[in-house]
Amino acid sequence: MPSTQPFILNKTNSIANQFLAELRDVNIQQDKFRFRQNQERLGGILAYEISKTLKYTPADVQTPLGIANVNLPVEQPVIAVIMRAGLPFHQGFMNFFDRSPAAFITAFRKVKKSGDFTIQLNHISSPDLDDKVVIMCDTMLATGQSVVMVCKELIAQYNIKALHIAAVIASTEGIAHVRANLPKAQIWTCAVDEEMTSKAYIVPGLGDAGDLAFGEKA
Ligand SMILES: O=P(O)(O)OC[C@H]1O[C@H](OP(=O)(O)OP(=O)(O)O)[C@H](O)[C@@H]1O
Ligand SMILES: O=c1cc[nH]c(=O)[nH]1
Repeated sequence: MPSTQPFILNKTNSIANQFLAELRDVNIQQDKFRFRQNQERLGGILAYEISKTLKYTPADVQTPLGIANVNLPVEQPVIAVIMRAGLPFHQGFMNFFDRSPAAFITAFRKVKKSGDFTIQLNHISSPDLDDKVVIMCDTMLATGQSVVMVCKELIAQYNIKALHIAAVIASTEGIAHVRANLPKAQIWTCAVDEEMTSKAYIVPGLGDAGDLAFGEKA
């Protein structure tokens, strides 16, 4: 059963276009603080969009002058991140879902001499995800192998109620891989790029998100 179509933020013009353009810009992205901040801002915007899919219940709030009728979320989603590149994006989600618990997963591409890579999943630090809405954040959805491996592991361990996968930039191939392997997941991204290099970097993409945010790995 295929998942619903991905939500793509830049299909609608908004100030988010500027944040994304700065992330991609080979000169501006050298400013690591701005690079992280722009990811954080886009994380907040996607968090806002995903928040529209949650369940809400009416409540009353006492103001200094009376009672306001409001609608509040029934539950807080768990905000998960694949480290390390996804950390600033994840922070943007945490800023909006400020009562949510968080899950941290360490996974990375282990590149062989041939240039091929496998995904190394090292560590999961997570609250109980049974019957929870989970938002999995990672900056780049390239081949989709990292996020599929991580989500499959979590699905094997927990009975997750709903799974959202959020990326700053997704490739067409990565989206297809997720839809084929995690048919119930809903994908949220700021932009979709068509191409990838032979080393599976998204083109035009933005380069190496982890290195740009935190410095080159040894
Ligand atoms: O869709 P995929 O082809 O699996 O690629 C995407 C992954 O690559 C990047 O991480 P990377 O392995 O570069 O590690 P880092 O976050 O530690 O820099 C990115 O943060 C994703 O996790
Ligand atoms: O384009 C890509 C693909 C994977 N990881 C990155 O940081 N960038």
